[in-house]
Amino acid sequence: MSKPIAIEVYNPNGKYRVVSTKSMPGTRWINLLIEQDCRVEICTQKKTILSVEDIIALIGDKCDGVIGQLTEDWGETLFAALSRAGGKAFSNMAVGYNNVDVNAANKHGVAVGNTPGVLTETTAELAASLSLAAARRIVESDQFMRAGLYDGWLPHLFVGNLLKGQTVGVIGAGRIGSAYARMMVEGFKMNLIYYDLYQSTRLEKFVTAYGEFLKANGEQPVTWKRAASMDEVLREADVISLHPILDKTTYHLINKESLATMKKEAILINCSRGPVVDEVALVEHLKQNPMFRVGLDVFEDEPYMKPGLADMKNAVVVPHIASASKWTREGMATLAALNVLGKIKGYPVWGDANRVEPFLNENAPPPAASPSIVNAKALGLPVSKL
Ligand SMILES: NC(=O)C1=CN([C@@H]2O[C@H](COP(=O)(O)OP(=O)(O)OC[C@H]3O[C@@H](n4cnc5c(N)ncnc54)[C@H](O)[C@@H]3O)[C@@H](O)[C@H]2O)C=CC1
Ligand SMILES: O=C(O)C(=O)CO
Repeated sequence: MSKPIAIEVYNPNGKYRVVSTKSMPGTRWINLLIEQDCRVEICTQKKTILSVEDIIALIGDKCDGVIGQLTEDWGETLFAALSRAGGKAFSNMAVGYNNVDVNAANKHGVAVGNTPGVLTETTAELAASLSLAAARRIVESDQFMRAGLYDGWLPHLFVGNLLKGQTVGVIGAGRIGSAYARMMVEGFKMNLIYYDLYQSTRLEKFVTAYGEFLKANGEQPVTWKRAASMDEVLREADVISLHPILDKTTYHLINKESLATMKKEAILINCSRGPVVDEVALVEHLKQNPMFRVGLDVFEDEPYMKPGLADMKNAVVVPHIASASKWTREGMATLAALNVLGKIKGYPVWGDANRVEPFLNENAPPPAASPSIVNAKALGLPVSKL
């Protein structure tokens, strides 16, 4: 028999059993579940990534809903186990849900939630931080100081790239990509080129208005361009940031050929998902082009890096922390809990997953709805009128 998994229980007599595979920041999410008669069980096992077997043990014989993590493999086996236990709701504590087989969830009638919006600015800020760190060689300089190597100012010491007046390229100008673009355009007066399957009218209007403001004040206006192809972005941009979802169309979007298209001194940022970049090809490109720099929050074989990456001075690497601000992580936990609660209580699905603010207001009860269910249509779930 497999060993029991360590858990912490809140409101043991609650009618609905909700399991969270990890402890999550804040207490609001726990309180919201308890107030609605849920028994909340939080896995406290000291193991970063739970296996499918671990999660099956957590689900047990009776489970109404699960809040899970992006590191877990939510496919046929887990949705079948949840459905057998009477469960009808699962939510990722993440906006990305490439770890979830939504077709399997549909087959078992399980609603799949995600947490859009609450992490948009926080993630974009990390992409901007990596852009600056790479452009101005901040990590290399920090290591140099700590190694006691600084013996005086020099004209050539850690010379990097000026962002002002250069072109920022965004691939995937959705919520996060657009927020990042605005930060780089407004903060550093960069021109924008973007590629997305859809037009980002709001972003275009923003850059136009800011350009007019600069011009009216006697400054060089910023410009925008929607590229007809990704290659156009790669050829023209000085800093390129990746923000698409991960699916079949974006797997290895950046590979040997696309890297060769980019400027020799370009900066590449990835805060989307690791497999969007062919990391082996990237390591080789970094070796061959010492002036090319990258900032990576995500990795192809997370938590591992491909051989050679850790040795590259022209790479800044951080451990998937783009959404790691206190406000955002507490908000993600709240949205994930409310997704599960909404389905358990038979509430409708919120009508606009881009406008989740009413669920995040700590001074008012949240709307009686699930904030974001990605398979609402497939399951025929009712949608709430805003
Ligand atoms: N590193 C981290 O901690 C975080 C990573 N993420 C990742 O960022 C992704 C994007 O999040 P949001 O901006 O909220 O999603 P979103 O859905 O608003 O934006 C994604 C954009 O990618 C575009 N897209 C899809 N396929 C494309 C293709 N083949 N080529 C170009 N563009 C394409 C879509 O049209 C959409 O505009 C998430 O799916 C997640 O994987 C999100 C939050 C934190
Ligand atoms: O939300 C996501 O998709 C993440 O990667 C974690 O912030």
